[in-house]
Amino acid sequence: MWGAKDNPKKMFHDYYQSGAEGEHTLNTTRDAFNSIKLKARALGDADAFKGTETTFLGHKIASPICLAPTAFHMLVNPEGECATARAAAGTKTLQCLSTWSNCSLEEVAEAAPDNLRILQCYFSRSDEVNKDIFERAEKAGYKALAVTVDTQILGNREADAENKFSLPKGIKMGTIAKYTSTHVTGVEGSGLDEYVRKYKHNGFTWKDILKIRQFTSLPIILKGIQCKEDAAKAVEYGADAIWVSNHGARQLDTTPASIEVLEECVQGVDGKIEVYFDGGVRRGTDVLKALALGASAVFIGRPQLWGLAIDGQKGVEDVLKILNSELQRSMILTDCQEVKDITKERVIHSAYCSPKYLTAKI
Ligand SMILES: Cc1cc2nc3c(=O)[nH]c(=O)nc-3n(C[C@H](O)[C@H](O)[C@H](O)COP(=O)(O)O)c2cc1C
Ligand SMILES: O=C(O)C(=O)c1ccccc1
Repeated sequence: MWGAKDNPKKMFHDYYQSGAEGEHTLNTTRDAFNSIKLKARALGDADAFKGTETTFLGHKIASPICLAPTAFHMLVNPEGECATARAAAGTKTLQCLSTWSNCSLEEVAEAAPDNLRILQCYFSRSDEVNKDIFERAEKAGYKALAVTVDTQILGNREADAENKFSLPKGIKMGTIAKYTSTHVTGVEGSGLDEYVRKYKHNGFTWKDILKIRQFTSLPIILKGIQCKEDAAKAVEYGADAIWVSNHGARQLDTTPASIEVLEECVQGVDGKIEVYFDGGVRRGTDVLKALALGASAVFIGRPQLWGLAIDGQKGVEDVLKILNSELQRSMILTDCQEVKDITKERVIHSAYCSPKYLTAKI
C-alpha cells in the first residue's frame, strides 16, 4: 500500500491535521461554533471603529488573535519557528513557542527581538532541566510560561502510529536538543510517544505548579483547562491565567469542543485571572464569539501551520491578517468599536434559537 513511508509529506500532514482516536471532538468543533449565533446590530457607526488592539497580561498586542504552540515547524519550512516569529512580529501579535520547537528559544527570540513571546512548557523529569529552561526563557525575553496540563500522556493519534511518525534526519529539537535526543527505535507506533516518554514528567501534578513558582518569577498560564473545577483549582494554585483548550482535539476524544466549555471555565475563575482560548478558530466570527464568552485572547494552531506550509512567514502573516480583517468586520456589524465592547450580549446561544423557543408564547 502507498503510505507515509513513501511520502513524508503525508506523514507531516497527518501529524498536523489529526485528532485523537475517532476524531469525534475534532469533527464537531466547527458545528459547535456555528451553533452559537451572533446578534447583528443596526446602524453602528463604522467610521467610529477604533480597532482590535488589546492587552495580554498587561502587554499591548495589535490583535487578540495569537499563535498557539505547535511542534516541529521545520517539517514544512526550513526557517521553522523563526519564520513564524517574524510573522507574529509583522502583525504585532503574540507567539507562544512550543517546547518541541525545531528552532531553539534563543534563535526564535533573535529572529524577532521586539516581538511579544511566551514559552509553552512540558515539565521535564529533571528539575535541573526545568530550572535551566525557565532561566533561558527569562533571559531571552519570554514574558510568561504556558504550562500544558492536558497531556499527562499523549493522546492516541492513530495516523501517527500507522505512519510511524518520526522527525526526518537533520531536523533537530531546537529548544530541548541539549537535554534529549531525536533518536527513535522505530519498533512500533508513533515516535512521538518515544519523544514524550524520554523527556516528559508524567507524574507532574498540581503540587508541582507550586514548585514552578519557586523556580521562576515569570507569570504562569495553565494551558488545557476544560472544566470549572480545574479553572477554580488553577486560581487556588496561584496561576496567573488559564488557557481553555482541548489541545486541538488531539488528546481525549469525545470531549466537548473547547468553545462549549469556555463559559463554565470563565465562571470557575470568577474574574480573578485572565482566560485565553483555543480550538477550531477558523473565522473572525469565531474570535468574536470566544471573546464574547469571556476569553481575552484566542490562539490558532493548525491555520498557522497551513500558512507556513504554503508560503512561510508571508503565509502565516496572511492567515493572521485575514482572520483579523474578518474580526474587524464582525465587530462593526455587531456594533463593537473596540475589543472591550465584545460582551456576552453579542451572542445568542443555539438553545434560544431552537424552533421551540421561537414559537413559544412569552
Ligand atoms: C501539529 C500540532 C502540534 C501541537 N503541538 C503542541 C505542543 O507542542 N504543545 C502544546 O501545548 N500544544 C500543542 N498543540 C496544541 C495547540 O497548541 C492548540 O491547543 C490547538 O492546535 C488549537 O486548535 P486548532 O489547531 O484547532 O487551532 C499542537 C497542535 C497541533 C495541531
Ligand atoms: O503533537 C502535539 O500535540 C504535542 O503536543 C506534542 C507532544 C509531544 C511531542 C511533540 C508534540
